[in-house]
Amino acid sequence: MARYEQVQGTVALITLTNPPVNALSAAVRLGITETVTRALRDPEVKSMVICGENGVFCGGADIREFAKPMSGPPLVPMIAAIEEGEKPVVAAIEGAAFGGGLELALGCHYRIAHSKARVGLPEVTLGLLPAAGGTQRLPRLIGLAPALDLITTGRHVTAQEALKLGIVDQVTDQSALDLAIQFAQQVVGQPLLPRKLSTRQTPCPPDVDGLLEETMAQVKQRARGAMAPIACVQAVRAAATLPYQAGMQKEQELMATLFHSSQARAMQYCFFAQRAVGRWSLSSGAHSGNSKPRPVSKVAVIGLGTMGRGITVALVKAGMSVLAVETNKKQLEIGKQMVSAMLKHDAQKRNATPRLDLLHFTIDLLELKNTDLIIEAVFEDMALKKQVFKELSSVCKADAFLCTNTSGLDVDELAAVTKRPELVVGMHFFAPAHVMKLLEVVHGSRSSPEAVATAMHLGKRLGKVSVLVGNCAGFVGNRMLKPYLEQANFLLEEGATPELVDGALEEFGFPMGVFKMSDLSGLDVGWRIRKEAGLTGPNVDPRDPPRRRQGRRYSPLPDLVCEQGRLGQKNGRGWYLYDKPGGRVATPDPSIHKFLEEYRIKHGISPRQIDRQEVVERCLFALINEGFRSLDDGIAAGPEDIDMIYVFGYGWPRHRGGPMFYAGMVGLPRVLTRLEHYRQAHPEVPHLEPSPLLRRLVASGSPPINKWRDFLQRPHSQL
Ligand SMILES: C[C@H](O)[C@H](C)C(=O)SCCNC(=O)CCNC(=O)[C@H](O)C(C)(C)COP(=O)([O-])OP(=O)([O-])OC[C@H]1O[C@@H](n2cnc3c(N)ncnc32)[C@H](O)[C@@H]1OP(=O)([O-])[O-]
Repeated sequence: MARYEQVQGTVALITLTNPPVNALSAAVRLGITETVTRALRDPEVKSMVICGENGVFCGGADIREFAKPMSGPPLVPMIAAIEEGEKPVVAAIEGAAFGGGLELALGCHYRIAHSKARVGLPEVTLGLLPAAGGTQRLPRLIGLAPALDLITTGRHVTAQEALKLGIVDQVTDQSALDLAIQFAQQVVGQPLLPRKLSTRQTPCPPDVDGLLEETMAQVKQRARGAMAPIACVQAVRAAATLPYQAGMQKEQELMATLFHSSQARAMQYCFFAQRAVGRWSLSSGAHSGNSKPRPVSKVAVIGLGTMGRGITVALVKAGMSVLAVETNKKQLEIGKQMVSAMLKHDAQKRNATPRLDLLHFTIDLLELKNTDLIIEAVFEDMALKKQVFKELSSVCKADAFLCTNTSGLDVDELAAVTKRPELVVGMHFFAPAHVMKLLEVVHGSRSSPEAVATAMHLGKRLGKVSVLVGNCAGFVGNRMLKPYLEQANFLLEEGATPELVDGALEEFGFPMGVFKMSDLSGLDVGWRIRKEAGLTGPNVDPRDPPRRRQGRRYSPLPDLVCEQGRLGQKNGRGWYLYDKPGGRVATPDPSIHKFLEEYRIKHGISPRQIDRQEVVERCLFALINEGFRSLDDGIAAGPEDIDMIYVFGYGWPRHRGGPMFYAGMVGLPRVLTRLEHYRQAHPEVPHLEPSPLLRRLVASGSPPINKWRDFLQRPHSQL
């Protein structure tokens, strides 16, 4: 849909009308085609302006149409008609111009943007490439290198940067539309050919091949198996090496290799899943549509350890006033210096001023009396957290929300020591908390809809992807991670090496394999949790043999490694060797291999050949199976919630969609069969027993993922 008006006598104003983001659906493309034709034919019309309704220029092609057969006028000739026309066309960009939306603007002869507008070609984040001329026109407009950057990263660009790059001609704080209409009148009669980007040569550096090879190498490393970024480089290469039409041909050919790919489907699923998890609901019938968050202006963070510092920085970056609390002056001073340094470093990177004025430090809990919301981030010990919650419950104002950053302790147990259990929720951040996008908001059995709404909304204000989960040990993310970690240790026992396991998982697309990840987060963290759980150390049941705990198989390998003083990166020795304490480069450690051989001999285990497929199946199918259990017992609301938790919190490759989407891609019958196979081979490992939900779905013909909620024991939100 496109509205046609004639303004200022001679300017045809074409307005895209397809709320909320004026996506280029078939109807909008038809509307544009008809209105442009009309304007070109109307002798009274001397120039045109294209804009979008509701302060948004255009969010690009309509992603919802990708799964349907193509209908309506195609984009490429529609945009070519605008560029080739003999009347100047000005794009008035307000809000967003992304993907096909920016490509439409690049087909126009001039671009005027509002100072708050953002532009970009994010197709690569959908597993695609800009296929309406973006890979050919953008390089011709701004040069090869900046075009490669924008197209292979898909990053959003502010109006100011777009002006500097030359994407837009003018930026205004006033109405971009009004300025565009004036401009359209002024440029009538000026030579149009030089404004037709398809006619230009691409400005290139002397060593074009060098730049393209270097970019391809960087992109391949970053891609971790994703196809689209590589196709983007190949398409932009054509803009430097081929005439326009041949380049467009190349663009279409490459797009054809991506459009129907499973990777594109996975990444588009993530696009909509990321938006779906924001629409939460509770079994009480409360949901994001009928539960209003309470305004929060003053926040406090209790504990300035690694997590507390990251959370404080995230809050200040979001412009919130923060009271940072520590137990003693020494700890407070250390926290103060580190938080201030983190804020200054971050501000420097963004060329901004650090908002240290928003930050206050204290050791006096009484200063919390006017705080709206408190986030507790003290050491992961239930007794200590209970003591803190008891104190907070007495010093804070009656309606203050008490939130805990625990990564898996019982939120209800904490709420029970307060006088306001309905105002207690979990806000589980991921390290580093000012960087990682995921926030697990944990709904306790007595948390009020208002507390949930406020925590979810605060997450959005911090730029997080907030996912609402139920209360159980490890919530969703860490609960599913447990069988994944256990399988990895079992594979070492049976003959694998840390490098083999990590290699298979990195080939799958994870930025880091499980053993490198453990070394990064510190082996002593898991060791302390296993000690508290009585799996190792003084509280072990003396009747339990070394490789059995609580009636099931257990691998003491990680404990034995810690007992050797191997704590990971922090002391330079873990499952790998590092050049120095805190070093980042992991090198295979022959003494770990020797230790594993001795361990197998000691326990009478004959090592066997293990291939990468078995690693992927055992680690990921065990994790997925626990995902199905989390769905069935009401801790995760839907597959999208699990997938967004893993994509934004655990490095699950976006081009694989997330654990549950991946299970659907592999085929639920195969996941079930393989789990049954491994269960048979390892009867002493209960978490390999296929989840009842998985069996129900397979028995019902493996319905598509958007139908899985219908098979949950309590379909309508079970939180
Ligand atoms: C040929 C061409 O080369 C190729 C092939 C392409 O062009 S491929 C397409 C490339 N374009 C993109 O990648 C941009 C995608 N969109 C965004 O980045 C953002 O939406 C936004 C523009 C920055 C606005 O953010 P927002 O925070 O204000 O709102 P929202 O919550 O995100 O979105 C509001 C609602 O609009 C829906 N929506 C947004 N963009 C859409 C799109 N392009 N198609 C269909 N629906 C879209 C979204 O699902 C949500 O729906 P619901 O959840 O309410 O039901």
